[in-house]
Amino acid sequence: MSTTLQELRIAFVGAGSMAEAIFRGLIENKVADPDRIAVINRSDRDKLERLQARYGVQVSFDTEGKNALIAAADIVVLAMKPKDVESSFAELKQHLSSRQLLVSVIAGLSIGKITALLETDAPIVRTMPNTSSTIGLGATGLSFSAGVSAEQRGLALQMFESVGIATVVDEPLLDIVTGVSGSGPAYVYYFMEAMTKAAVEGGLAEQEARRLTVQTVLGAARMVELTQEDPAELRRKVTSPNGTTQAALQTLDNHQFCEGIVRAVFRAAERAKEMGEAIAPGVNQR
Ligand SMILES: NC(=O)C1=CN([C@@H]2O[C@H](COP(=O)(O)OP(=O)(O)OC[C@H]3O[C@@H](n4cnc5c(N)ncnc54)[C@H](O)[C@@H]3O)[C@@H](O)[C@H]2O)C=CC1
Ligand SMILES: O=C(O)[C@@H]1CCC=N1
Repeated sequence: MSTTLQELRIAFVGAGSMAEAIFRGLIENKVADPDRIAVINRSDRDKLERLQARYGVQVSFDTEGKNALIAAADIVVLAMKPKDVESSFAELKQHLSSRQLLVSVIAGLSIGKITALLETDAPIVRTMPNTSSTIGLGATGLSFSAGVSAEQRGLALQMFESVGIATVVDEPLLDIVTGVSGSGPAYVYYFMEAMTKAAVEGGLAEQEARRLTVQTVLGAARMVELTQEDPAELRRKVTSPNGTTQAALQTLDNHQFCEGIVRAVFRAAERAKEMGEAIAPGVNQR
């Protein structure tokens, strides 16, 4: 019988938004028990106390305790910011062993560089999740190092499928996944901010404006999902000849809406690559 996440100890190194989105999803969906989830950060004690009180996860406030939690884990999730990678990996590598499965959520950081910086033979899963994992609607891209066994692949997929959808891609494609679904929620929020702003400027109360905007975005996304129709076809169904929608879409085109989104996605992908390259630039990838 194969191992399930419930039987394993998972340590999150980095207690930020992305780590919380994942472990909250795992706990609320009952895929992992909070008493087997450890959350580690560098120094913010208040944050750890809040996370412990809210989710029942394991924390430690001293270095020895934190290192023990990392060493005891079967899966170690690397969830710090790219700028903290070099310093945290230098410390972390002393407490890891090759029996552990390493799961990185760090944008742009290649499997080769993780291997080199941690001087490890451990199997590595590089992922690009998003914060919608918090509510079980995440979208995650994953790539595996050569040493990841079939069972470990299954565990990594179980982890991210329990908080949304997951798709395995060739490692170079993780940058474009970052541009689409990693950063993507922010583009949608930005769009929603603009819709709400216009609604308020048009005279609606803030709360009403927000309610209409949320339902419109939710409804449109569900229409694409449930009807399986092409978004372009669904758009055509809203657009009466010479009507209001056509006038609005023409205005969006005048402001290069589509081109702006395409450029934004590619710029995010390019930025992921830049960020990865900026981490320990001299290191020889393995
Ligand atoms: N926020 C998002 O939407 C997404 C973030 N990511 C990736 O997730 C990673 C974390 O991002 P966020 O959660 O947004 O950042 P954040 O700033 O919210 O959290 C980073 C955490 O790392 C901790 N940390 C820093 N140095 C440490 C060390 N030496 N030892 C232990 N913990 C340490 C900090 O205390 C903090 O709790 C980044 O690498 C980012 O690229 C990936 C996908 C989406
Ligand atoms: O903005 C960032 O760098 C991270 C990676 C993907 C989403 N947030």
